[in-house]
Amino acid sequence: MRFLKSPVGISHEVVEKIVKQGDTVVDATAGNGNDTLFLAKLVGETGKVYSFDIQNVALEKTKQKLIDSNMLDNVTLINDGHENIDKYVSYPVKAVMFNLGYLPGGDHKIHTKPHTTITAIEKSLDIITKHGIVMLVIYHGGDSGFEEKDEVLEFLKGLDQKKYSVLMYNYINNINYPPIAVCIEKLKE
Ligand SMILES: C[S@@+](CC[C@H](N)C(=O)[O-])C[C@H]1O[C@@H](n2cnc3c(N)ncnc32)[C@H](O)[C@@H]1O
Repeated sequence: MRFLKSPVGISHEVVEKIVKQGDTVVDATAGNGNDTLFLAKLVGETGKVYSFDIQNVALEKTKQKLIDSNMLDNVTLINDGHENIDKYVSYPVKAVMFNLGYLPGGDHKIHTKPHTTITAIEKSLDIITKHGIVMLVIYHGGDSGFEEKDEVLEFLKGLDQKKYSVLMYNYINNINYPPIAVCIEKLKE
């Protein structure tokens, strides 16, 4: 078995270390529901998951995945952009996960965009607790995502190091535009 995980695997490993039963967490990009289900299991019956997507088809897939695992009860599915996260979710949140790009198996023209992603990250940083995290997996290969990757990384580089630690996980010898995982830890309230 390979020791180094995929960027999504790495994002799950990091989130697993931080999130406990009873926590409130957010999936900012529900998509096919894999991260929402992962988070619902981590926080358990006493916790709460808010899951956003602008596409109804994504939320329907996510809902079905949760029903199949009997995990729908503690999840609120929100058909709105994550840039409006502050309308639905408030402090204290332990972790916010973003899986950028388009819905796998869906319309490639509908994908996350730099401006709304950065707004959503800024708002997420306001509502997470001290030592809470924002976890990103940034897709930038094929037909989309290059501009978003560059703008998001530029924004992250500018975060005050006294307030946030930002760690990037990047496979530098892979020529096929592997996704990049980034973890932001909040150091101060
Ligand atoms: C790569 S997919 C997410 C995959 C998902 N995490 C999973 O486990 O299957 C990205 C999703 O982000 C959604 N999206 C795009 N812009 C958005 C926005 N502004 N707010 C919320 N979701 C958005 C897309 O509709 C798409 O379903």
